[in-house]
Amino acid sequence: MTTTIKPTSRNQQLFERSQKLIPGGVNSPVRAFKSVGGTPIFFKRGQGAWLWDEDDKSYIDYIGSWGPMVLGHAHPEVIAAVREVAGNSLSFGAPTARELEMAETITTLVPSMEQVRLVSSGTEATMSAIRVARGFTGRNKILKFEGCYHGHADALLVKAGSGLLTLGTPSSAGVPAEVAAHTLTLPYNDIAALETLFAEIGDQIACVIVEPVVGNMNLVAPVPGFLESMRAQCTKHGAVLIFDEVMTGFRVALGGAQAYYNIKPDMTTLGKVIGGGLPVGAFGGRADIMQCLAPVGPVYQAGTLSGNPVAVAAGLATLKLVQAPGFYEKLSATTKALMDGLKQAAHQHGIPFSAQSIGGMFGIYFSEQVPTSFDEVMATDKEAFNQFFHSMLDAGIYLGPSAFEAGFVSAAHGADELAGTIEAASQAFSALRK
Ligand SMILES: N[C@H](C=O)CCC(=O)O
Repeated sequence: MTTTIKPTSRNQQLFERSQKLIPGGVNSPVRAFKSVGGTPIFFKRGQGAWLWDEDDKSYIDYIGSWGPMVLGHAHPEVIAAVREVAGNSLSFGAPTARELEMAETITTLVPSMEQVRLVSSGTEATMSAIRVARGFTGRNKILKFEGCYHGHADALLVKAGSGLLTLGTPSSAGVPAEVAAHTLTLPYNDIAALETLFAEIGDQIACVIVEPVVGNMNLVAPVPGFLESMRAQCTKHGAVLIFDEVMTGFRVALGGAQAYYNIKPDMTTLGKVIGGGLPVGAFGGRADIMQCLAPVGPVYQAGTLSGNPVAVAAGLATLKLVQAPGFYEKLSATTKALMDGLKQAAHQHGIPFSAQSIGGMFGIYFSEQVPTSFDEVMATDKEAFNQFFHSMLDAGIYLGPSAFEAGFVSAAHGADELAGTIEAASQAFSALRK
């Protein structure tokens, strides 16, 4: 079953035209509805928890631009900050006071980041953090985990999640074997494999990069001891521990997953929420490591639009609002209530279904148990997900078009949105049973 979009709809027409000029009709593969089938939705407006497409159909949004829109769409204070700063020029390519304010905000809220540098995307942040880790340690090998996605830099497209998993090609063509050879991979949550690898070649590993909560193979939480063991092994063997918090930063807690799980990485990468919906990334960490960066040290990294004033203004306005007392308690409670409602609806209809949330991130799975590994995610019922996705989309509920992406709730989602979503889910589960 795929979504009923009339062949003459503006969405359909736009998609047909786009496919002639843009590969797959989209500017990022996960948008293409490749695994779920059907026509991607072209949006023209968002407000709070809601989106409107080019055919004027409304949707409750659970993607939130893949994480950044933690306040919901078009928050008045964020839009006002953007308007004010944009009136004074869109870019200087030179330092600004707001960049410093952003650095002060990030290093205060994420204290493991003693120094920070702003870039324009999460991909740039992870790519740069790895270069610094290699420069700092003088080692080449990096370790990542199967199903984790750290942006689209060459070395990180090995056994990656997100769109690569959705398309069924977890390692990309176009990456030289020599480059990929330095990337080691292990199963996420496999403590024994981690300890064995470090015992064998720990002194060759420059860094371990990990999504402390994986949001790119659906949502997979770390089992107790996994992040702790990683921290201990990196310390013992002199490897740099990088938490990729592009997704979890200011999303699962004010201090990110490292605060949630109380583990201190050596470096952290950020993106998404810190740009408030505009393109920003950041990487930072221990000052002795960050001092390797040019112009102080020998590791080069640069960007014409790094620290862009408009993007930083949107991010600062967002970071000010998420610091309101009780913000994350409420966001977590809303997200958990949604998961509880979905589970109850599924069980009423006898559908094998599980769900979990961490802060404002969630995972829904067509399996009896919440998966804790890549293999368990792969074993969930993808066909049931696809049917559910399209029933929900028809009912005006916009979920990620892939069984391998986490979902996101914003501060603008309230009781009405939750009730509407659970009602739609109940109908979708009922249809699935038939
Ligand atoms: N999972 C991806 C990033 O977080 C989804 C966004 C994209 O690749 O377009």
